[in-house]
Amino acid sequence: MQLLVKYLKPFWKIIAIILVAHVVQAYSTLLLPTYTSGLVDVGIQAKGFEYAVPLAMSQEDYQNLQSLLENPSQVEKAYYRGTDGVFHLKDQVSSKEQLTSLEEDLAIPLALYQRLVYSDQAQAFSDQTLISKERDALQKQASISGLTYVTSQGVQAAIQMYADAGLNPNKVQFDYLFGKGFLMLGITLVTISSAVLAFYLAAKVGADFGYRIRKQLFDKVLRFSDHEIEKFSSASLITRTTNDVQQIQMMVTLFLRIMIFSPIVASGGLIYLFGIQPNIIWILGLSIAVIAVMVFVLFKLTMPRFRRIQGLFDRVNLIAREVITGIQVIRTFGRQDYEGKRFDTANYELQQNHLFSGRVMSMMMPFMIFVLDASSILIVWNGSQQIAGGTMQVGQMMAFISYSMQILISFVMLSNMSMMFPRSLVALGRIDAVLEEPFSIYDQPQALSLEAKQVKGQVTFNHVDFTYEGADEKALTDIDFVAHPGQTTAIIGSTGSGKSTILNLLMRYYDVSEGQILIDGQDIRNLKLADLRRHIGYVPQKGVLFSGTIASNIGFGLPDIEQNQLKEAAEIAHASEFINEKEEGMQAAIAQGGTNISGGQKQRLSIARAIAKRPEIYLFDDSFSALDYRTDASLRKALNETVKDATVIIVAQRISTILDADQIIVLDEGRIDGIGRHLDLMEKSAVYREIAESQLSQAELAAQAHKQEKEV
Ligand SMILES: Nc1ncnc2c1ncn2[C@@H]1O[C@H](COP(=O)(O)OP(=O)(O)OP(=O)(O)O)[C@@H](O)[C@H]1O
Repeated sequence: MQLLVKYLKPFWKIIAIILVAHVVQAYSTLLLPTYTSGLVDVGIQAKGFEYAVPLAMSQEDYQNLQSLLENPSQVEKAYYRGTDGVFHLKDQVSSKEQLTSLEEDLAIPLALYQRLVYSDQAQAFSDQTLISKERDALQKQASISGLTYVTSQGVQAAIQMYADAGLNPNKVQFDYLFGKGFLMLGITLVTISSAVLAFYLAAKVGADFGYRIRKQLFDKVLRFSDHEIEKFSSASLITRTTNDVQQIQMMVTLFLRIMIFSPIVASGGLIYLFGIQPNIIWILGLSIAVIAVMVFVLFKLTMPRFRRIQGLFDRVNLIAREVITGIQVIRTFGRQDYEGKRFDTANYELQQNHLFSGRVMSMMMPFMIFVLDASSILIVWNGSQQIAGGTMQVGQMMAFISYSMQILISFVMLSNMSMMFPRSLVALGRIDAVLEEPFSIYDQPQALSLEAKQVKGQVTFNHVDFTYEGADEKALTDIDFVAHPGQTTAIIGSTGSGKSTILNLLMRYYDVSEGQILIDGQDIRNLKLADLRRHIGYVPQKGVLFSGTIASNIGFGLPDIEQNQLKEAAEIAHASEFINEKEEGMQAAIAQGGTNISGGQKQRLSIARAIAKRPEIYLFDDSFSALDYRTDASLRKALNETVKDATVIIVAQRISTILDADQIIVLDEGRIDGIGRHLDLMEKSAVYREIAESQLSQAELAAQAHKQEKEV
């Protein structure tokens, strides 16, 4: 919950408006049952006469009524005799308080009047014995079951008197129904408008929230080093950015619609219910208890399954991703059936879990409807007894049912939400873990800028040790060398000897565990990351291209690059030939991941991309492996001519690529086995000798020896 508050904080202003809209909506929604009750009890049953107060009386009725009053002065004050001889209620007697007070005085006399008018005796109004007998009966009734019955009798008398005065009670009824109906229409409009406003704003907050979190996640992941990416795994980062965010977005919208509205309506409805009839509220309590038990049982049954679904969803995603990216290899090795089964197992398990929770949840709705209907029946059963006893009216019972339903439905909604809520909070927790993850590689507060003009590009590894997070052994031990500008430094060694790790450390994808890496004498941890990387042209082992054009890939990250610079880079990287063969040339499309060109072409474009940057340091991680020998040699020759002053570090498996390097570093299980030129190493390093002899013929070795001896 704290997490939700943390992430919803920026939206507090809109949420405050939603809250107000919900209060207005709840208030107006709750007004309607009371008005409906009024329509039935007053508009229909009492012909629009709201109080047991005559609106007009003939002279005879006036006198008869006065004869029944203990204190006639109040009536005298409230009525005046009109020119038509009829006694009218004064216009000033119009407030609710005045009318209620008058009704309290008149209810019993009017009910008495009603009984006497319908008695068989002609002189009933002067028969004091009859009057006191009937008065006693009415007072007894009022003391037992309240004034409801007496008042309704009084209202009937008031209607009768109005008709006796020669006026039309139907007009009063019409005016009442029309007035209240109009008012109810207005209230409904207010309800609808506030509901629309609240729904719209809730959807807006949901969408903005989703956008914001997705953006924050994306920005964060962009700054992650390999360490953090490996920690979460790229599949999980994708699920968190898409699926998890989607789930939270939905939850936020529902939360703002239901979790705020339902409690307001439920508590408001309860207040109304107490106002109508507190002694049958136990029915509501009973229904809520039954629903709570049911929700608790469902929660216990489905929650473990929901948690499992989350994990299975990740698994299905992972297998799908793996299969789609490796589809060619899967086909080549005829593993379609195996992979199909693997996917099917995870998918089937996901389906079974969905089915189970679906079945359990599908029982919920009929059960809830049963509880709602059963409570309505209980209310009607109890209410009808109260109506018969004169303590309740039909409209009041209808209002009671409406309020009870509103409260119960709110409760059902809240229960549903409370089942969804923990699942979404798990997703929010997963998102928060990414957003709160500290960066392992970041700019120091006093990080130095690397001004382009000052950079020479001397790279120094100063007794560097490095261990990958979670690994038992060091990947590099005591790596110590200097790569000078204007020279080519080659790194060679068997698979897994740590060649790529050296380049990764120089790019600061990871930080060294011991020792230092320096550029022009500055520890790279003290330099601004962006500056450091701007001065390095890195060609990774696997040529990575992005969807777009050849031009956009070569000029990647260089918005101001000119057409001739692109062409020059392509020329040096020996990519021009295949580019020119394409109809659109530089503008030819590159598919996502560069799948529409060959491996060698991909490598050439990656090399061109590094050259276009014109950096001071070039890092080639086995970047010439997909080129044929001739292209490899001629590309390196062109490169040497162009990047004369740059520091070039080449990682290679192929010894022919590095024979002419100014210095060769031989790596063996993360340690330097030897540093020197080809000829030195043939003498000094057994590892090097073994590699050289396994790749080159004796004649080639002799020719190289002859060439280098001549150079010396
Ligand atoms: N992200 C990683 N986490 C843990 N260990 C790693 C990681 N990357 C590489 N290693 C381990 O570090 C060692 C050096 O790996 P590195 O990729 O630098 O070797 P390499 O010489 O470049 O190999 P290759 O020539 O096959 O590319 C290997 O033992 C490898 O298993």
